Amino acid sequence: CDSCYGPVDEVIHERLVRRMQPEAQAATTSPKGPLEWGQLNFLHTTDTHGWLEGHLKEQNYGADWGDFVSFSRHMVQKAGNLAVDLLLIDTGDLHDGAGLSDAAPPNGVVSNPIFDNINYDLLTIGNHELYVTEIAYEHFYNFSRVWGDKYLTSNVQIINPATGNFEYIGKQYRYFTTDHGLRIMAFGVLYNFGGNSNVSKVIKAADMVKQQWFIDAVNYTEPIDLFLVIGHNPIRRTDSSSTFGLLHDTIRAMRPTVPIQAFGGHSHIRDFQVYDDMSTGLESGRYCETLGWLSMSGIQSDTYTGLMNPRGVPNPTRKATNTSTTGLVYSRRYLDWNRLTFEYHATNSQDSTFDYHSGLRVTTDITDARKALNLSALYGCAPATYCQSCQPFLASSNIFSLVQTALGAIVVNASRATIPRYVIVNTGSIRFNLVKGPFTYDDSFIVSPFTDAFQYIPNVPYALAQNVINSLNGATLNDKREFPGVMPQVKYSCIDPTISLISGYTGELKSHGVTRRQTIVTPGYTTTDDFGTDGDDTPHSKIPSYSQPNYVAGNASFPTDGTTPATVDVVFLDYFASTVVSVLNGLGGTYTTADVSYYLPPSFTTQTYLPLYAQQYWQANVPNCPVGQGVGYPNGK
Ligand SMILES: Nc1ccn([C@@H]2O[C@H](COP(=O)(O)O)[C@@H](O)[C@H]2O)c(=O)n1
Ligand SMILES: [Zn+2]
Ligand SMILES: [Zn+2]
Repeated sequence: CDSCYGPVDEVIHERLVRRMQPEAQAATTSPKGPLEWGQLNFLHTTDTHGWLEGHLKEQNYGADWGDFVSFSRHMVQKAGNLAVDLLLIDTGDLHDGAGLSDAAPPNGVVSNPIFDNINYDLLTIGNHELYVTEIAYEHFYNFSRVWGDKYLTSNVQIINPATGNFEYIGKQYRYFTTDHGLRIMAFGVLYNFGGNSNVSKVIKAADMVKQQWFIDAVNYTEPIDLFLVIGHNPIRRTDSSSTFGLLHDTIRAMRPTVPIQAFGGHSHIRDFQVYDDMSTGLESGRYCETLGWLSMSGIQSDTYTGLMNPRGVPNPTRKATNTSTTGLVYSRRYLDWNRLTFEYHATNSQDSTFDYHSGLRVTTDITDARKALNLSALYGCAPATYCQSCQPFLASSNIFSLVQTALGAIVVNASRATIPRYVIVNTGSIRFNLVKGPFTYDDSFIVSPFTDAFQYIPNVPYALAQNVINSLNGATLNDKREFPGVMPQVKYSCIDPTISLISGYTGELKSHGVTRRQTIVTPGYTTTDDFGTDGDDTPHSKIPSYSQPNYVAGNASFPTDGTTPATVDVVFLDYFASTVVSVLNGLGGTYTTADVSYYLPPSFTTQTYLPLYAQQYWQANVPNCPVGQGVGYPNGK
């Protein structure tokens, strides 16, 4: 990045400093109490989107993948000591969201080997693994080989270039026995995604459940104590994208007495759904903000050798439904992704050591990779924090007001610079808040990671063009993903809008010889699910969340004398070009996709315009860039 202002090595330094300073940890919010351990326990990640370095600007989610490595090993050991089973599950979307995964193509080539340091028992594929052909093949050739039988893609195939035939990227199902003898049949089912590149095939769940292999697996020749249905697939059955309802109903009809446990993702929320007396589903958020915990007891099995209610720890107590007589009981918890949480749940006494060498090595790997990728190179200094949903659409601190300005200022074809233009992007292309302070190469991926290019239809009559944005916001995206209603909500962000150091916690923690007690409840997730409002491991106060429309438009070069132009250029992303054509025709136009061409070279993408804007408009205040003191990086670094 030749034109960047300069490196911010302090970011790397900060992580090491943070690791060493107990008082820095004291500023994080602590869990409310120990986890309930059952006969079978799960740790669940989903939609990590490359955030393996953790949230450098939010201590509340400040743990990195190395910390998670240490935590998961403690938990596996604890499960062994308690004589119960613990399974680790991931439900996909590994890229598109942070520099670590996206700065070196194909996305994931650097981050996947870091991700692979967790001993997952089951994994499944996300839609972000399938948009781009090279990334899909990276998963076919590399990721699926690393994980073997554990990588489940029950309804996702890819053309094997060696044979020219469609083959499953991973396995269709996994039948396995846990350490303590539970016999499990697992599937991994992607929602009915239609935006994949043409080398892969997503089989609709309704078709998959009719396939003979699936029917045979459900009626397996060996005994099944539990079905595990994991999927990059919202667990709430009323979510229009979810196919878990269908999967549940199908399996339940064939096997009326076997418990079904689901783990989902894709909608980026914390959620827990009860399907029936012996079936529930957990979804565990996004971006390494949340680690999902689920425990259950009461699974009937001839071969189980562990304990039903492990001693010395709380046990799950809640039936799926009030009327359940199955004997099955559950607990679920959404853990904030920070070291305080991990240490709290992993270590019991003040002389326990949290970090494993393997965890520290992964942290070092992340630091090295960040350096090699130059992720802390600086584009400019953001004068304010712009959030995705904590402000009304186009309010001054709403990120789409910044996007609107940047689109108008930066997205310009020099040969048409004087022609009035609307420049439209989908609000879903913005993935995270943009935080006051240093705006780095890494932040550019965090905020706008996709590589969607700018196309246009020239000289559209103004009478049509002026209505495109409103019509789009009443339309649905053409990536075949359905959005509800006219003003759907952008994936909400649970970031503290002030990005202050998150301080305060409600309990007392002894760890590393330091006792910490605070009483202030800090902003964060406040989840309501089918078990109520007590799922968040660390109680928080609510962060405001406003609905945002699906599209936002910038404009430029309009007459300044109050007159309206006869025609304008309508500029938009290739990602939804066909939707724009349909909308224009709905307004009375007669366009086809042949009228669409590139407004700028395809190498100018949604990754490009914000860095350029920052370089042009946010460099003057770089010498005094406010870091620390409630904004930017913690600890004043
Ligand atoms: N090229 C792309 C691909 C995706 N998007 C946006 O991301 C959404 C899907 O993300 P999930 O993490 O929920 O799977 C999709 O609906 C688009 O909003 C994009 O803008 N460009
Ligand atoms: Zn996702
Ligand atoms: Zn997804």
